[in-house]
Amino acid sequence: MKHLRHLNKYFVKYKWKLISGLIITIAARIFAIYYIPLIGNSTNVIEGYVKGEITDVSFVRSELVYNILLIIGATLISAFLTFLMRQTFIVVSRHMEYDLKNEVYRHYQDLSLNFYKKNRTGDLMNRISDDVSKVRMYLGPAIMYSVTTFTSTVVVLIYMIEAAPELTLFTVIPLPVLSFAIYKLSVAIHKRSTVVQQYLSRLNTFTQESFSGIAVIKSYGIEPQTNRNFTELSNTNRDKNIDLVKVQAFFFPLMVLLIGISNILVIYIGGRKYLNGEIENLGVIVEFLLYVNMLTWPVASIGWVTSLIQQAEASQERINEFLNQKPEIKNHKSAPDKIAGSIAFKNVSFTYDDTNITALKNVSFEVKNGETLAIIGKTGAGKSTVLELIGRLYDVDQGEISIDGTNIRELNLESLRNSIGYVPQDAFLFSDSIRNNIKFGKTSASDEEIYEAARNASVHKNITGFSKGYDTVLGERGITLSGGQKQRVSIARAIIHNPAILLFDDCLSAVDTETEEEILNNLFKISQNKTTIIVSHRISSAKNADKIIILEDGKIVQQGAHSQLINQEGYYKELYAKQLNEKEM
Ligand SMILES: Nc1ncnc2c1ncn2[C@@H]1O[C@H](COP(=O)(O)OP(=O)(O)OP(=O)(O)O)[C@@H](O)[C@H]1O
Repeated sequence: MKHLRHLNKYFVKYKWKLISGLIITIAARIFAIYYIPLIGNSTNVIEGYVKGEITDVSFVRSELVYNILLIIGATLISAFLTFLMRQTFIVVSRHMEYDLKNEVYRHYQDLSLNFYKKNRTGDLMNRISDDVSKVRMYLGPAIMYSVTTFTSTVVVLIYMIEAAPELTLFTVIPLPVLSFAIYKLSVAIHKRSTVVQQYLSRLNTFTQESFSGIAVIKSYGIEPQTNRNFTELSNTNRDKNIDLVKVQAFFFPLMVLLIGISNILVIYIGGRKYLNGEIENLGVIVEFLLYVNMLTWPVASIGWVTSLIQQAEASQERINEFLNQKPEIKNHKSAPDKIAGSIAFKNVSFTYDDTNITALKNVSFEVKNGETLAIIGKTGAGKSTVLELIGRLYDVDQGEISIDGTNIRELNLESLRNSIGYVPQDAFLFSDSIRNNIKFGKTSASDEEIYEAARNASVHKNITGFSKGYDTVLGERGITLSGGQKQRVSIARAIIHNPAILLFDDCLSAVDTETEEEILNNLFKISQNKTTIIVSHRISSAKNADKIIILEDGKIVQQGAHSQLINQEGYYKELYAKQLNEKEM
């Protein structure tokens, strides 16, 4: 139970609701059991009349009517209280589930990129959905049934012992066996349903991927192969489900069998005692039959609840594993900073944890406020890494990055990130309207600001060309837009909040050279007093920069202005010649 201790704070938070649930449950169980002695009493009255001990038929009638009215009253009250009990426990568990989900989600948001690299998205999703649902079964049903079981058992046993102590002993003997058997069965069911769950999630991943990659599947004509793979996966899935159903099928027969044994014991032992005169009235046997049946479900639920708690413990352990991870990127300063934007790298080296690839080796450069720097280099040279390090998506291993002369680790993290407009290489757009995707960069932006940003990113005309304009909703990953349009919407998103630093990671690669020229001209205008870093594979994006650096295998191999670099032997000159040729062709 040590992992479930994490949830105690929620029990404290909702303590009054839980305490009222407890009182309601106890009352509900007392009223639920109340009818049994009344049935016993009614049987005794009839028995007395049959035996001739009671001769007044109107007394029998009035006694029965009185009992029936009490039974109806008690049952109605018990039903109402049971309704309130569920309303309290289950509703509280839903609140706790909501709180826990929010806690996990907020924690996920605080964790650094490295965490997301090390863990699969499916795993993150499972912990926040499946695992939290399993924990809710402990917070709600498990606690509710434990209280019900405890109350019912105590009340029923008190009644039973009062009526016939010895008979009580014999009739409750099979109940612990029932509880243990149900526990074993629940564990077996859980094991198999975990396997079913795993296969189901494989099937879901496969189906989802084949829909997302349908264009590749169709163009390679591999539909028959995909169909075969799907059939194979679904066959295994079906077999695992059948395995599960086989075990589940034992559940009710087992309960019926053990209730049957208890009933036989009541009739056999109770009957003998009645015949021997040890039990005075037939009503006791009738009461016992009802008591035993009433005890069966609570006793069976002990086994079920135990297995629920075990599952919740395992799930909470998985959730805690993530909750205990500390964000690697820490904010060391609470007061906000005003950032002008001069950036300096001093002997910066950086190795990615997961791949152990040293992406940057002893890199030093400076870009002053208002200047533009272009970074050129072959693929994998470390260009994107430079941009990621400026925004502290990762912290450097060696050396120092400073902005306005202060090490970026000493700057307020929020101020640092707010002062950057970053356009990543793989522009990601949310499944929302274009307007909201751009507004993401500045939630308070007016329509005019949105249009202005889109104009500067040369995408306004495209957007107004859509029938729903800025309200066009983008599909998953913005599939309704072309690659170049996506890039430009994400440029608009980056520039809308007028940041001091603009970082563009190869974000003009999917636009034609004319549009590239247009965007660069606009950017030149809006970035007069901003620091801009443009990562590119094209000379056209770099040539107007104040400074250009060439990265090769994580090291700066050349730097200077366009006019200098085209006259120096090296990658830049070669690329320039090649791209000039392409243009002429
Ligand atoms: N998140 C990551 N985890 C592990 N290794 C990474 C990660 N990102 C990049 N790398 C590795 O670091 C090296 C530099 O990558 P980077 O993305 O900075 O190169 P790049 O110059 O931007 O390349 P491209 O022009 O193809 O975008 C590469 O060898 C890459 O495999």
